[in-house]
Amino acid sequence: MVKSAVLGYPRIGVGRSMKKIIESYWAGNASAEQLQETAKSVRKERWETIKNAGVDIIPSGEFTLYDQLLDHSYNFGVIPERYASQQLNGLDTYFAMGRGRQDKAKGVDVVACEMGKYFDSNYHVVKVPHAPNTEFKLNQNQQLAEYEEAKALGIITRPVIFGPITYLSLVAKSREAPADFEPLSLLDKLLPVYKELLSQLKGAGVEHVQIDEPILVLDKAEAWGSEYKKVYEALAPVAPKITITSSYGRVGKSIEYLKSLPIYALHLDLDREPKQLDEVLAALKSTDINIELGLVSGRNIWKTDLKAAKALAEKAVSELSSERVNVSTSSSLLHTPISVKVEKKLTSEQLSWLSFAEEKCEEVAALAQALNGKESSLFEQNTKDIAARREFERSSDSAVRDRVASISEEMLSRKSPFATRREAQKKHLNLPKFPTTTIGSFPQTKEIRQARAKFTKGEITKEEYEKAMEAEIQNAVDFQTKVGLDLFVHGEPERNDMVQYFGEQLNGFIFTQLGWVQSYGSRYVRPPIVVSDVSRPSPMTVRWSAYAQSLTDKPMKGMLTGPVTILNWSFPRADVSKEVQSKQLALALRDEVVDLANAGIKAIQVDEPAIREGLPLRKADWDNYLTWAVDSFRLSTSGVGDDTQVHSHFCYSDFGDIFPSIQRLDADVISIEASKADLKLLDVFKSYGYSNEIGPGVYDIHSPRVPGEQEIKDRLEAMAKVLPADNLIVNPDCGLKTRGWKETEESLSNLVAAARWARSSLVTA
Ligand SMILES: Nc1nc2c(c(=O)[nH]1)N[C@@H](CNc1ccc(C(=O)N[C@@H](CCC(=O)N[C@@H](CCC(=O)N[C@@H](CCC(=O)O)C(=O)O)C(=O)O)C(=O)O)cc1)CN2
Ligand code: MET
Ligand SMILES: [Zn+2]
Repeated sequence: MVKSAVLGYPRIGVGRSMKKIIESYWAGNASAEQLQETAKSVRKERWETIKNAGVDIIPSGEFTLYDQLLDHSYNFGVIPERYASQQLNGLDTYFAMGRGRQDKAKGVDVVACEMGKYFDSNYHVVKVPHAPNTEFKLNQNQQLAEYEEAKALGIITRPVIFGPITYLSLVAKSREAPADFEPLSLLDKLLPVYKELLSQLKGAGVEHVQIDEPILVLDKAEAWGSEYKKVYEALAPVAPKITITSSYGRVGKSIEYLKSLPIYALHLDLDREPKQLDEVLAALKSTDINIELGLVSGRNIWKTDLKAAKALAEKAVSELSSERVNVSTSSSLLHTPISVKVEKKLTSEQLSWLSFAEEKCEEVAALAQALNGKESSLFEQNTKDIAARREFERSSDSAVRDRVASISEEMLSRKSPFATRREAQKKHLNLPKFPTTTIGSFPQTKEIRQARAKFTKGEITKEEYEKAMEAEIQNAVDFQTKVGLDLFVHGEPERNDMVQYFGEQLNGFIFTQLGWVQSYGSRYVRPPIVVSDVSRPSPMTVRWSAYAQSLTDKPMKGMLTGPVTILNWSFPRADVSKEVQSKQLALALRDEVVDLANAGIKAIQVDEPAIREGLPLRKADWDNYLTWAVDSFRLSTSGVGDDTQVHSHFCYSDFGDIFPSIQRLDADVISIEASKADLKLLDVFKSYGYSNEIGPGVYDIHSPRVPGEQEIKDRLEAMAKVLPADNLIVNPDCGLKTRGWKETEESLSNLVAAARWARSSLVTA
């Protein structure tokens, strides 16, 4: 019998109940008991939804109040001294690690642990620092607790845990650790904790565990055969039967050692990498390792083509037998919204294309049933829906297709080289040395969000809404005048989100009302969905930028999200390559950039924070991606004259490996995340002789902490030692939308004072 499994489920809860209770706990408006009660009821709701969908193997232990990797560190007792010493209770210590804690009255001021992008997704994990002297102890067995909790509800689950090698590969290394320290060297110290945790599960009667090892899809894991052997030979004897998962990519050559591990089953991501099936089946055939086929995508929102998935699964069944094959999702469903059923504004045709977490559970169940000889009514309906979808996909916008086909080399380049442009821009913009600016957004206050909510519900008119946004822009301009910034922004009040906002205005997208997907902690986004060819029916941002410019003599920076980032933070269509979708977006943005320039906007920022995140996980796939990604940016920004200053922004700046591509973007000015990286990143820019202008963020905006003036001066001084002072721009790390006005004013006043000091005190060429 083929069984169905789900690897993990969204944590937000129906009606965003978890987000609401967590934020209300932080604000002091809900008690820890209320928080835990809601968490318990959301866990129940999740288990029951998955079970009612007909899924056989239901996950537990992957629920989290903030982040699953953070849970592991906390559960393993890895609590750095700066948090442990705060005398906080367990829950507050945990949240302090995730988001920092500042309580001036009590003299508490601890920054959060750093966050990092989880594989190539927009989800962030919290990376607790580890050092050679890090000790592990089993603080609490979350997997066991959740297993028992579900069992009490009559639901038997498969506990989920990160494997030790993936865990150590994802955590951070402490700043105090020696340069050559690798957290993976802690493996021998960590293993006893895993043994203890897994043997407790076995002792409690758990039959089967899911050990997530997504790190297996990276090139570097191919060298880790002996580590994997050591870990699983140690764990297998004390653990329930083990299924190892390998989400987000292909296992590649690692199959050579995976096939001899003492495990029950190996899971494959067949959504991303269906081609790996044959090779893996051949390797597993002569072993007693079973296979779990990740056929239902955990990364997109499209209805699974169940017939095609069944055909792939039948291949496995005929090679190995139905006793050795299970079907599942390609990854946890955490990257998808919870249910299509709550969407009221999509047409029935659009709804028939989509499958969110709940529907994906139904799909895995229907797939297993079909493989066991019972094609359900859902299976039949699916066949019809997929056929209708294929029919829809045959339609295209020939004007858009023709325009993409006629993209020329010339359209990918600015008219003159940087040095020439720079002179033209200097005259046009008239900025001082060490010019100060911000990354675009100002605080998205409750009032702004409420005004938008009222407008969406029809409680205020379009005119009233636009008036309210204009008042916000006026406020942002007054604020910047008062603080003394040089290059202004309009503050982005009119944007619900930097990607969704553009999706809503472009042809070719649809969007949800409640399709929330976790980005980090309690922060969620509603990624728009690309369904057909993309074009721009009319200007998207010009009226707001032009209005903002009309209020001041200071130059106003136009603000757009770049093609690669719009695509990466949307759900892309599956019938057309990402390259084509990105180029279509780039052409739409190119027109917007030209319109902004024609409206008198002299500096235009095209944000590409997701360009690094979209980098394929295997090096062999990098070149192709980098070529179209960089070309897309160039296409979107090259339609303007030399005197328009093109900015770009990257807040995920792990650029070491891809620097030449960053250079090839040829933006006049870039701002990068640098406040946490110890300025090491700047050495990379130096060593490549980067000559365009650059604003390494002088403070971290992810925490409410206010940076001191001296602290910013020190950073500027350090930066001017590495890069030519003439090329430096002074800005924060990222946009200020998640911050409050008070701390924003204090921080930016210190930033302006530090820049003024730099103008007179730091040598410029
Ligand atoms: N797409 C995307 N990815 C990104 C980023 C980003 O900005 N966008 N930044 C990086 C960090 N990630 C982030 C992700 C989300 C948020 C964020 O602030 N999200 C907001 C929601 C933003 C939003 O969609 N706002 C809408 C809806 C807001 C809302 O909840 N409205 C209330 C009503 C209003 C009220 O009473 O407050 C409701 O619907 O119930 C709006 O402003 O219109 C949140 O979780 O709270 C920040 C950073 C990386 N990835
Ligand atoms: C995640 S990058 C954010 C860039 C955007 N312009 C902002 O300031 O919010
Ligand atoms: Zn940013």
